[in-house]
Amino acid sequence: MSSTYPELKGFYHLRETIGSGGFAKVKLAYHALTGEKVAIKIMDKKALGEDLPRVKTEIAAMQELCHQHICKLYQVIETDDRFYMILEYCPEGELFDYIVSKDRLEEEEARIFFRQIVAAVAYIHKNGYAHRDLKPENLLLDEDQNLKLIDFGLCAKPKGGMDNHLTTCCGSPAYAAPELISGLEYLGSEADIWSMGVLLYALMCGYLPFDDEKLSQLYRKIKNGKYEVPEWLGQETSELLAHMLQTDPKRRINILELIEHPWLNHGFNVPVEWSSKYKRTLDEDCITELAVHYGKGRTQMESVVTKWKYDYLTATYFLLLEKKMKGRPVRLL
Ligand SMILES: CN(C)C[C@H]1CC[C@H](N2C(=O)N(C)Cc3cnc4ccc(-c5cc(Cl)c(O)c(Cl)c5)nc4c32)CC1
Repeated sequence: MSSTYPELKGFYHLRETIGSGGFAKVKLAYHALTGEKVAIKIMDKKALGEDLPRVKTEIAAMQELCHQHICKLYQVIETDDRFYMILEYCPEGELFDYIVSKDRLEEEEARIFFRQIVAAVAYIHKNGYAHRDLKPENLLLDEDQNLKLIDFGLCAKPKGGMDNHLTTCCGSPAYAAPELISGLEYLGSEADIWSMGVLLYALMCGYLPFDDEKLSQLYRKIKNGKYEVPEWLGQETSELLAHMLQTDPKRRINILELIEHPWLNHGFNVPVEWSSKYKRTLDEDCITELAVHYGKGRTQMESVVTKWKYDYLTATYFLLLEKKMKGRPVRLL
C-alpha cells in the first residue's frame, strides 16, 4: 500500500479511507513517532485542475490559524503530482450527520455547539480571514464532542483588512447572504454572520430557513429574508435569529455583539472564549523530548521548531503537544 504513497513511508502508517470531498480523498493514518491518529487529505494535482488555487488558499490559511475549534494542520507535503495535508483527526465526523441523527438539537446542546462556532469565527475574523463556507458539513466533531472548523478552500483574507469588500460569489447557496448572491460588494465578516444564522436555525430546527430545489427560487427567498419560525424556538432564540438573518448587512448583528448576546450566555458565567488556547511560546516538555530524540541541544531544537516549516518536525511537535493536552505521556516512540 505505502508504495502508492511513497512520501508517507516510515512517517505515517496509512489505514482506511474515511471520506472524500470533491477533489480530495481523506485517509486515517498513525503518526509513526507519537502513535497519534491523523487524517491525511490527499489531492491529485491533475484532478484538481482549476481548483488548485483553492488548495493553496486553504493551506496558507490553516498554517496561520491555530485554534481549539479549527481543525489543526500538522504538515504539508507537496510532490510533482500530489498535495498531502496532514490534519487533526475528528472521529465523530460531520455535525451535519449528527443533527440528522437527532432530528434537531435541544436549545442547551445547540448553545454549546454554537458558542464553539462563534469562538472559531471570531478568531478567524480577528486574524483577518472570512471563511465564506460556514455550514454543518464543514464542522467536525472530535472524540470529546468538540467542534472543529474545516475546509478553508473558499476563505478570503481581504487585502488591507476585514473592512475591505469582497466580490466573489461563493459558498453553498442555502447558507449564502443576500448581498453575496446579489453580486454586490460585501464584507466577509457580515456574510459569515448570516451563514451562522442559517447554521443556528439548522441546529435547532433540523431543516433550512431558506430552501428550494430551484436555485432562482432559493435566491428569491433569501433576498426576501422571510422564514418560518417554529413554536419550539422560543422568544429569545427567534430574536437572535432575526438579528443574524437581517437582509440589510448594516443592520445585522456583528461578531462582538454576538459574543455578548444573552442567548449565547444563558447558563454560562464566562463569555465565549474566542482567543486561541495555543500559546505563542514553545512547550518545554515537548522541546526536551524532541531534543533528546534527535540528539540536539534544546536551543538548537527550539530554533528549528520555530521555523514552523510544516514538515514532519512541525507535525511531531504539535502531536506531542496534543498528547500533553490529553494527559498522555510526552514521549516519542
Ligand atoms: C464533504 N466534506 C466537504 C468533505 C469531508 C471529507 C471527509 C471528512 N471526514 C469524515 O467525513 N469522516 C467521517 C471522518 C473524518 C475524520 N477526521 C477528519 C479530519 C479532517 C478532515 C478534513 C477534510 C477536508 Cl476535505 C478538509 O478540507 C479539512 Cl481542512 C479537514 N476530515 C475528516 C473526516 C469530512 C469532510
